[in-house]
Amino acid sequence: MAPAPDLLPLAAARPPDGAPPGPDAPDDPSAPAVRERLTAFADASPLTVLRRLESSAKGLDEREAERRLPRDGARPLVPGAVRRAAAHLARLARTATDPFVLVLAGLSLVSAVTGDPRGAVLIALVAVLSCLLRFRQEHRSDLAAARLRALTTATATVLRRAEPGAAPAAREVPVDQVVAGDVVLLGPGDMAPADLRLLSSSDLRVNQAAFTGESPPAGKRAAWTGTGGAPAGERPGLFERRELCLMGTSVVGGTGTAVAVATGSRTYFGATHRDLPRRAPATTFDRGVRAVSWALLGAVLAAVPVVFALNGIDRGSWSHALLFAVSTAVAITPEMLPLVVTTALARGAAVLARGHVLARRLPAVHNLGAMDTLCTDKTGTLTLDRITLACHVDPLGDPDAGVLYWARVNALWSAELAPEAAGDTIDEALLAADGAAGDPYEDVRGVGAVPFDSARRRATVVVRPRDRLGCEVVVTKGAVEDVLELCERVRLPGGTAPLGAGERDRLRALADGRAADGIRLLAVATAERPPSGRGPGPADERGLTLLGFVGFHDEPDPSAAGALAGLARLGVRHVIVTGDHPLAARRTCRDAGRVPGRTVLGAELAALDDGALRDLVAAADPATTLIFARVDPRAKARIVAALQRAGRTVGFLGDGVNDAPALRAADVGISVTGAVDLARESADVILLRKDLRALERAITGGRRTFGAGVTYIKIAVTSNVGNVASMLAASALLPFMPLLPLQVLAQNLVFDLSQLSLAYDRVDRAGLAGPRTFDVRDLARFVAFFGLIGAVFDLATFGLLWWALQGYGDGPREALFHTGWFAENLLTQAVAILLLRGRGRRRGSPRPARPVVLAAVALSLTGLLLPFSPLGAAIGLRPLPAGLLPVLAAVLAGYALATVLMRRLYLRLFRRWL
Ligand SMILES: Nc1ncnc2c1ncn2[C@@H]1O[C@H](COP(=O)(O)OP(=O)(O)OP(=O)(O)O)[C@@H](O)[C@H]1O
Repeated sequence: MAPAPDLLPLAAARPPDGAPPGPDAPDDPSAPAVRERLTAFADASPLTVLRRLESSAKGLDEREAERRLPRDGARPLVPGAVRRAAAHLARLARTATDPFVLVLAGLSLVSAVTGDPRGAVLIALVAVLSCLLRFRQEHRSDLAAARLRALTTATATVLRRAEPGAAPAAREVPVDQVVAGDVVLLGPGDMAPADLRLLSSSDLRVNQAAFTGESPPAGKRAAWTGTGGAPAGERPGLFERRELCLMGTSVVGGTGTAVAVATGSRTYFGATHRDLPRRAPATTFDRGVRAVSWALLGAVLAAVPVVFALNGIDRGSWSHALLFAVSTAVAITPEMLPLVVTTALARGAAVLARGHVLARRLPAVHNLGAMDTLCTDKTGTLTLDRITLACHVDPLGDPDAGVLYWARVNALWSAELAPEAAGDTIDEALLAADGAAGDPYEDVRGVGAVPFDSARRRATVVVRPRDRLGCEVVVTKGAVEDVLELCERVRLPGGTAPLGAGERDRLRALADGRAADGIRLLAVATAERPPSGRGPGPADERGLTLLGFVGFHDEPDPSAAGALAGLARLGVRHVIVTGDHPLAARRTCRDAGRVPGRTVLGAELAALDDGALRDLVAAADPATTLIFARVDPRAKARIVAALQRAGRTVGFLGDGVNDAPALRAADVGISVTGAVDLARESADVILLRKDLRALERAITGGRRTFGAGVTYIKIAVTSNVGNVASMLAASALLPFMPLLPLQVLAQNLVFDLSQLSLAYDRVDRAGLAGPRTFDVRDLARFVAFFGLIGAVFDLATFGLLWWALQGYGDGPREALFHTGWFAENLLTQAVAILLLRGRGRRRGSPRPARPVVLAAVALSLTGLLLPFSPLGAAIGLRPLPAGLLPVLAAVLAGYALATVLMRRLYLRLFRRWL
């Protein structure tokens, strides 16, 4: 018999139309071409696909994989050099188009047009310097973040042979080492490392939401239907193809084996995304900064025409008036804001890394600081995840070896038939337990398995007993409530009996009692069926007979209580979100030293609409732990969204495949190094150890970073607004400008540079005590209070300078006035940095860090010494006569005293500081 056309050896002929492309096919990266190629792979039989790719079901040998790597490996979606250049350009464009930089550019232009080339060059230099500093800082932080990310790169399990004839072995390789032709093993939590054509599967369900937006998982299977199951002319879309798992999708449940047909830029993801980074949602801090930036730009727009008109009318020189108006605008804008924020974030991430916490996205550091609610699972977070068998009992609660035997049959054959799902701690505990009769490996032979997954909360295998011909046994074990639903009969000492409502209630009560004692009980049930030679389907899981229960211990984690108490001290509320029994969750909660609060079941949750769920979480008692039990993965994400709608900043700590949607939905998704790929890739922050205490330190680090940013903004805005108010007043009162535009600019620049030091400051203990928020109203209040003092003392300076300079001629008097105010401004700003940054030592504020003290000293020295330098002369400053120094000293002392007094008043009135 002639071989079927799709089994023809590769060399025999050119592929017929529509056949999948071979390994040397031209590499058209356009989306239609990629779609065409993938459709061809889906249409072909698995064997054809393997042959076209010159591979086999046993996978590639190592040498061949290595040979293919330069050609077929997951090349980055865009070549490295191009990508780097594009990233640099994008970063440069971002820094150069910052509104604050644009204001500087505008000022430079106005200076040039109004015949002040020196001013134009200097201002342009300031703009360029601000851009370059920020560019450099962002570049360094991006590099650091990339290095951290590299520590947690995703891996894939592939079948490889040491040499051509050798037996295949499963090997974990970094995703970018997967080549076309590699046979990939898929299990729950894995991400598709390439575009894959399935070769075999067992109840495989894949999340394609990243592409289709549909959250229910799509079923996938290897079975070849030749046309994809669709009538001719109606070809199904790529995501409807059951034979394909595309890169970027992830396995939610079941297992599979697949061959990689395209990697990197040749994948569908590569063709459609072309290196577009996902825009992260704005953090609380970002939103606050944005609000402040808009408010300041609004102030600029309002102040500029007033200053322009006042100066123009008063002094008749409109070009000078324009220059002065624009420099007033510069005086308001905190142009170093983006730089300070990035510096503080980079420093925050470095501090976190020292505490074994990796921030995969820099802004997540801010969100850690703002987080006020932490959701955790139970197993492995509040418990040690060292599960041991505690009991095996019949439906009456008496010890029974038969139950353990069937539970072990289920565990062993789940692992044997679906090796990708192996490693389940419950199954491992069963297999390690003593005291079971019989050997499930010898007595029965596995036919098929649907391994455990969190959504179904059960695992089922079909086995054929070796000593009984003509019969297969379906064995299900899982959560008691779920398995009871599937049972029709119960095995009692006298034989089996129908499972009535009363008996069901009694069995549930038995499970509740054990759960309340901290034992996790699983029900075990079986059914016999005539041999079919196929794996279990949903129909096989009905009409089961309950054999009894197996119970497990999971020791509470002794460190959890201390860590949770620490989180409570930090003002972070705790929520447990678990797939386990509600009473077990309450017991674990108590073991961890927390008071269990309202406990909501998954079924109850499903009946609530989004508004009702938000009200429920909003009404929860903050002193207790809110518990959600028996929830499935999607419900976890709903809970996070409800908490966010209730105004909370939510952290979610999870490591399982079932945690991925919630990790993505949370403000800070937190995972651990040992977590499944999908969980790690979904998280913003990775704990190198699953230890809540590390999280406590990370939160404190986040708050420090947040605090540094807020401190900078408060001090900068206060000082700038105060200055502008006094400049407005001065331009109305004085016969000349209170400062030359260049001087305003120089002063602003020096002040801003000195404030970079705030990124390195120690933070007030009060600033660490609670979650950080960015309250714009609070900022406005602060600015009004302390900006006012600044303005009052500026006006006092004007008066005193005016009076002290009476004896000088018009020209020198003006220059000395400028110099006096310039010096006074920098001196008061140095004092402001030191006094406004914390509450003062007696109220628990730490001493300023050395960089802050040095910055304040440098600022003061610049104010006093710059007028003596050529640079000072270049911007119109003159050496100050010694007689003016006592005047300046008196104003400075008055300012410091007033600030201290106002600070006390402010604290008494508002009970909060920065
Ligand atoms: N290997 C397994 N076989 C059968 N049923 C299982 C298995 N593992 C867990 N279950 C059942 O499914 C339920 C949910 O498990 P899941 O792993 O989703 O959450 P969990 O481990 O109980 O809790 P957490 O979400 O806190 O980690 C368990 O409470 C148990 O009843």
